[in-house]
Parts: sequence; C-alpha cells; structure tokens
Amino acid sequence: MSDTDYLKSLLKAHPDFPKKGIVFLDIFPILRDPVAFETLITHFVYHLTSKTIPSLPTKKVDVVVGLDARGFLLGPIIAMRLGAAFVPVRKKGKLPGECVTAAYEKEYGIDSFEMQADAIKPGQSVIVVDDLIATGGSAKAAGELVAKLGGKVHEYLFIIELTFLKAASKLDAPLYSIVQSDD
Ligand SMILES: O=P(O)(O)OC[C@H]1O[C@H](OP(=O)(O)OP(=O)(O)O)[C@H](O)[C@@H]1O
Ligand SMILES: Nc1ncnc2[nH]cnc12
Repeated sequence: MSDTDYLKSLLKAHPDFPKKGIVFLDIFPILRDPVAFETLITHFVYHLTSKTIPSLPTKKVDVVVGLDARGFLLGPIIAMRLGAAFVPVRKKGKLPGECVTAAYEKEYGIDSFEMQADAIKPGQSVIVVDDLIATGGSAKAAGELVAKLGGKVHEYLFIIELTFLKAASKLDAPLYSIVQSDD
C-alpha cells in the first residue's frame, strides 16, 4: 500500500456530524498512529522542499500559517522542520493585541478569523496549512489576512480536499492535498 493510501485508510467518516447532511472526515486516527503521523508530516515537508512552487523558486518559506483548530496540530511541526515561523489564525476574540480580521462562510456555518497584526512582515513568503478544505471559506479568509499584512501565500496545504466543493478556484495560490474525496 502506498503512503497516501495508508493515510487515507485511517481517515474515519462520521455521517451527520456536526449536523445532518455533513459527512465529517476525522483525521485523529492518523495522529494516534505515530508512524502515520510521521509519514504525514514528512510527506508535507518533502512536498515543500523537493518540488518547486512556481511562484517560490527559492523554496524559502518564511512563515507557516495554521488554522484554528486542527491546523495547529500540523503547522508548528512543519514550520519547525522548515526552519520557518509558525503563525496561528484564530477564531475571533482569542488573540491579544492588535489584530486583523476576516469574516468567512464554511461548510457548516459562519465565523470570523483573526491574526496578530505584527505576525507577518511585508514581502514574507507564506504557506497556509489546515487538515481539510471543504468550501474553502476558511482558507480564503486566512489568505485575506496574510494579504492584509503584506505577506504572499504561495501554497495552501491540506490533508483532505473535498473536491466536489471546488474550493481551489476561490484561492489566490495553488492548493495541494494528500487525499481527495469526491463524495
Ligand atoms: O473549507 P471550509 O468550508 O471553510 O471548512 C474547512 C474548515 O472547517 C474545519 O474547521 P472548523 O471550522 O470546524 O473548526 P475546528 O477545527 O475548530 O473544529 C476544518 O478544520 C477547516 O478549518
Ligand atoms: N466534512 C468535513 N469533515 C471534517 N472537517 C470539516 N470541516 C468542514 N467540513 C468538514
């Protein structure tokens, strides 16, 4: 079995969670399996260091941005492996100091994201990481926050992409996902 098939086999689908009609794909079985978790992180780091993202020929990532909450489980580890900074995007009202804010709609509701205003410097190269992209509302809002601070998102990274929701077209940079789910 390939590494990606192994990771995919660990994902657990929960129909009608958190509300009727949503099939929730749970990544936590991957984190419970140390070999799978290591494989996952190494896969992302290999992707970022071996392939050239066209807009980032130097491959130098300054900042990895992780989205509240499950992006926090992946982003800091990837950032450390790359020697990059980690910056959290949090749900509104959780971060101290001056913040920039962006509202967004996601697969099962509406919300607002914030980032600390001094977290990214103009011109820095940024990768956005989260567990899953559904409608793309969260990722798009994170991209808006990076842009507000003058950073540039070069790629959006996910474990899972719900391809039937066609979120990639909403984003201002390429999307990379390990598992594509079309139902
Ligand atoms: O592409 P979208 O439609 O925006 O949906 C994807 C987002 O939804 C989930 O997070 P959620 O908002 O449920 O927060 P949580 O991680 O705190 O549970 C998921 O972890 C992504 O962040
Ligand atoms: N279907 C889904 N499974 C897990 N997390 C999600 N976030 C948004 N949609 C989701």
